[in-house]
Amino acid sequence: MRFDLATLSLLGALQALLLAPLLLVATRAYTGRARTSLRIWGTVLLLQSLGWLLAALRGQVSDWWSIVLANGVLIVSYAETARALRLLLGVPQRRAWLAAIGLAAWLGIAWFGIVQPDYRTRVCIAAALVGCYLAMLLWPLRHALRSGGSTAQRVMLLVLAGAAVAWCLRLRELATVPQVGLLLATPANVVNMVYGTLEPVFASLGFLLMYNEAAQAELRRLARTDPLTGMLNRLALDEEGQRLFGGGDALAALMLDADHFKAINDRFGHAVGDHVLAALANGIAALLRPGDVLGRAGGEEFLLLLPRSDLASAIALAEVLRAHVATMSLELDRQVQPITVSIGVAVRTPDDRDMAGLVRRADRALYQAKHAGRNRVVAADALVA
Ligand SMILES: Nc1nc2c(ncn2[C@@H]2O[C@H](COP(=O)(O)OP(=O)(O)OP(=O)(O)O)[C@@H](O)[C@H]2O)c(=O)[nH]1
Repeated sequence: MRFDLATLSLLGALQALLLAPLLLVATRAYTGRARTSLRIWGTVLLLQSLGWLLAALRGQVSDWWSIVLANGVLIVSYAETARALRLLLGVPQRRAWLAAIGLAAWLGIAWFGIVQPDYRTRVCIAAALVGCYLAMLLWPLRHALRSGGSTAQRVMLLVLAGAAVAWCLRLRELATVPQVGLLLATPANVVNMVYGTLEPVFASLGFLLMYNEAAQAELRRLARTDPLTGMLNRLALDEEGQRLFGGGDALAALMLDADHFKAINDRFGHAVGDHVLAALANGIAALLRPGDVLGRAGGEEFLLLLPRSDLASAIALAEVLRAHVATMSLELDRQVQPITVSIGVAVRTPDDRDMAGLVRRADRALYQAKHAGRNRVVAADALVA
């Protein structure tokens, strides 16, 4: 079979050119980190198509175009690929590093392309550049895979591994074959060019899968977060509660409610009330252990779940929280405003069939605390303080 490498290169350019607008249009529907990374990826495809087009013209246009400019464009596209993936993986983008490595490689390629033409050295420089960028991607991906990575991340890992293998073949051939050149149809060049032609599709597929996962995770996080306090919302509390209850271990539920909160709203306005709720949530969260689950059950009411906690330690913590809130004294409208909470405590008993029963008893205890004068802790079925 005969391969015309310039034609393959043009096919790769065409594929990337067709894919780019599809991805760029798709970004309109999304927001946040995932959208930025998808936009970068669309730009990467445009740059790649330009780079491969210029490379395919090797010998027909000046070396300034087909070597210096083509490699410059491809280097920027590789750097942007690394940036888009690192952004999607939630690791620092390291733009300065990417730029420094890219610039050094481009200067080297330009020198050995124009001043002292040497194809072998240029390939070695390009391979070193690709190696550095791959390492900057494989490292966070490897980390992600270790901590239970996803199928999408495995697909991307495979695509990157393919690129590494193709470059290794090219380097090996460089050392063994006497006559070399970008568009000579040697086995390694063919593998490289075929891989380069298919890569926009495969890499974009892997990227889209990863993007989809990131977008789903972001949606799930938003659906479980209370926007005012940043704590878990009712839905997430229900899920966490069922998970903890299903575990079968000891479990305590604390229902906390701000006292006379309506008066704060009436006196200072709803916006100040919001600020008080957020401060209250943060003040409580600061005293919790890792593994304790705090969320906003609704309005000015918070639910705290304490895994592996017995009644005595749950009451002790509730008392610490109550006392801490009582000392918070927020400054509202340049006036010091005391704030207190009432807390109902209940622990799981053998009679509890589900989480709802446990929370109901904590709620009833809270009602007792309010009835007994507020700013106090009451355990289910027993007045404690
Ligand atoms: N600012 C603000 N206020 C809220 C929010 N959710 C509920 N509230 C207010 O919380 C107040 C709760 O009032 P009540 O149920 O009468 O309770 P309370 O005034 O705290 O009195 P006790 O609970 O009996 O001590 C109401 O004024 C609600 O409007 C919120 O997200 N932001």
